[in-house]
Amino acid sequence: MIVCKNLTFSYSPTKKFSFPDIQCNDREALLILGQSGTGKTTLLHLLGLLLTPESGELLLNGQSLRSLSATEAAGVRRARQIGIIYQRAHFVRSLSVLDNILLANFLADQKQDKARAILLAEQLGIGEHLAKKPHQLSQGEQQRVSIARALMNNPALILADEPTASLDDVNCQKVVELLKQQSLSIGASLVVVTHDRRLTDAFPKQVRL
Ligand SMILES: Nc1ncnc2c1ncn2[C@@H]1O[C@H](COP(=O)(O)OP(=O)(O)OP(=O)(O)O)[C@@H](O)[C@H]1O
Repeated sequence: MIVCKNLTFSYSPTKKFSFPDIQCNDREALLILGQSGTGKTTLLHLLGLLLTPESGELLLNGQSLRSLSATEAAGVRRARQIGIIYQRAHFVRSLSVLDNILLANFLADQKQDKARAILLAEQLGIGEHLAKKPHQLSQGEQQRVSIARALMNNPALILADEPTASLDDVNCQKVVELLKQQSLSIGASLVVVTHDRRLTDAFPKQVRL
């Protein structure tokens, strides 16, 4: 379960954000909606410990994450607690799609679970691309690779930044179902930020920035 209360953040004295309070239980999905520039990615990066809040409270499964050092924050992410699907996918260019997905295990000091990587890739409709390099895939296919990678370690919290932005309606539906189904089966909280209106019906619990 992720909870945040009275969270504020500033990029500069003139660029300040006060975010609404959020609670997302285990096996629950929360959609954060907002126009471009309203701070959706900023909020997601605060939840993912990539940015440090100026004030407020942030709790993951009861543990306060508010004032962790950079090393402690990296430790929480590495301990498989947070899986992040970034708005722009980042890959190691020289590695295959399969090895990029398996990198999630390696970075978390986990045994490489090739069977899970293949299963996730198949569920996401990218099974046939595993031997290719990421740059040989379309934007939408790359987005699905980053989703597979974020789910590899069964995180307690799945954070997804515009996960359907490059996807057609069919793949948009597939990705939404897979994210929801994965959060249910691994007991994770799922937080999705988007301005994709196709997602509003699929996520009854919503917060608007
Ligand atoms: N590193 C930064 N330094 C200064 N300002 C920033 C930085 N990153 C983002 N901003 C500003 O903060 C605001 C919110 O950015 P953010 O990326 O969180 O918005 P968003 O709602 O995710 O937008 P989009 O839907 O376009 O991705 C924007 O006005 C942006 O210019």
